[in-house]
Amino acid sequence: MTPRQNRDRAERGIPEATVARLPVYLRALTGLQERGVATVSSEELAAAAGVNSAKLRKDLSHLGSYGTRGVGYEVEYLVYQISRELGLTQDWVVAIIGVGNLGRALAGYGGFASRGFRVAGLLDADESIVGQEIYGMTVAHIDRLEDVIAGHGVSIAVIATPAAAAQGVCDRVVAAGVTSVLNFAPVVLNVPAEVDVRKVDLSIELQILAFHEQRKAGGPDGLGPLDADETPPGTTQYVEAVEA
Ligand SMILES: NC(=O)c1ccc[n+]([C@@H]2O[C@H](COP(=O)([O-])OP(=O)(O)OC[C@H]3O[C@@H](n4cnc5c(N)ncnc54)[C@H](O)[C@@H]3O)[C@@H](O)[C@H]2O)c1
Repeated sequence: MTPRQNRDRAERGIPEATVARLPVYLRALTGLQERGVATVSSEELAAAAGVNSAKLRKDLSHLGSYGTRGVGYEVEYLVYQISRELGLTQDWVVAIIGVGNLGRALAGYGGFASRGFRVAGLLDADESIVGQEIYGMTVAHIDRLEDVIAGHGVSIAVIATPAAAAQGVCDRVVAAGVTSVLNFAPVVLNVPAEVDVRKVDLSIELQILAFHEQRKAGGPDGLGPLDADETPPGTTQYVEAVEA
């Protein structure tokens, strides 16, 4: 997302919770598109994305997309609108720092490229990893971080180092001009206000699932499963967890 797009979005007042659900709608729509579906009702799309249809319609109204009564939404156009809103109509260059178990898996994930994220740099501090060829890319030494960022025009840094190294790496990528960081290390990063950090923590997702498993099994109080209308929000899908 360019600063201009960010400003536009802020001016139009799209809530962050809506922004967090747009990628989920996009994924559902892409699935429909692959199956050759041309139009979709709000109910169908909501079910595919795991939200209720009133919320979906409200979210899409923020993009100026209201669908056509009796027809629904045109899949291709909605894909375009959401992609444009998320800044996905241009390619973003990504560098992965820390090429261990996780960094390697991320480097080989084909889903980034198909969604407009081009991994252009792999960096590590371990001399035995530097120089290795991974998915057609040569791992560079972390000392070359600033060159790699400038040379490839990196705009998103993915940090997959151990926790102890993450803040130092983050400070360097920020000093080199990167303003978006995806952090996998289990540590809260300190960054200037203009830098966006998204933290991925799979153990938190597992803990949320454990919570719901416990409720389904009768809850910590052993009083049996909750009634349907008592079911806490978030039972259905990831999207609700994003909002929580
Ligand atoms: N967020 C999640 O859900 C999740 C899941 C798994 C792992 N992790 C975290 O991701 C990180 C990576 O996990 P892993 O299993 O790949 O670990 P790993 O030990 O296999 O890989 C870490 C890599 O970082 C490199 N490294 C260390 N210091 C560095 C530095 N200063 N600059 C550049 N590279 C450096 C190491 O040489 C190593 O190759 C860890 O912090 C781990 O806790 C998070």
